Amino acid sequence: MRKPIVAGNWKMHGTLESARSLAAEVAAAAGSTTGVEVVVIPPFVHLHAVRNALGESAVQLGAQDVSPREEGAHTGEVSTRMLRDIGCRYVLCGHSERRQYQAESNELVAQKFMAARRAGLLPVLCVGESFEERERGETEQVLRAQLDPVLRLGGPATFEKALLAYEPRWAIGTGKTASPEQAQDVHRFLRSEVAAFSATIADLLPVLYGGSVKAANAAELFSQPDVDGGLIGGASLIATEFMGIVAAAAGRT
Ligand SMILES: O=C(CO)COP(=O)(O)O
Repeated sequence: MRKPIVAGNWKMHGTLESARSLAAEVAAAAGSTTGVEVVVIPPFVHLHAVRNALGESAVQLGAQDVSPREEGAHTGEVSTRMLRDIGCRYVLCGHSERRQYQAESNELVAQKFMAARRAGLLPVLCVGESFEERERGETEQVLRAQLDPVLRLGGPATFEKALLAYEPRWAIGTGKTASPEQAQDVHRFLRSEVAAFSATIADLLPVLYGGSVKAANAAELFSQPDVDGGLIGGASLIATEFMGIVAAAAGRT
């Protein structure tokens, strides 16, 4: 049985003060939720304050990106060790906004993913197709191209102690959510790609859905057998809305 996970990707939003108070609200509300792993993923510069605001709560901390390199002269980069030090358990690798605006290639994303794994962080590999790619019937081909370099570097055990997030680009920040059936189809496909290497690992692998998830549509998405929770953008910035999504995930267990 896979434990549902709901992760809030705060992207480049907020101030030190708003990050602190959002974290405190989530921590207080999450105290009464059992059976769901709740994660917040603030900007790097807010990680320390957010960790302190989370205190002893069970809410976990994640980062939005990481360097593929261990340390050294890499101005502006943040290493896996720094993330571990500051209390991160999760790190996003290859979010579509980084692929699109920072031109991150599938190969670079694979290197980041492997660096995170080596350091004992749980990497969340984000994959997803554009609207045009879906229209052309290329969804599986695009997802396979995003998965393959990671599997090539990592071998059969790649997705042990790791996560996948399916975030169709056309659903991110657009208010257009994938239908539960569309999400399920892709999640099943992703799990089967991993199962080709190891059925056991594929069976344990959390596959999250992201793209315009809100409290009102979360339960339907999470009711699908291969949708193990959500990676939430906009709706994670409002504590009550985010906790509504967590409650929907709790209902799945
Ligand atoms: O990109 C996302 C989470 O990583 C999804 O963003 P939205 O929930 O704002 O569509």
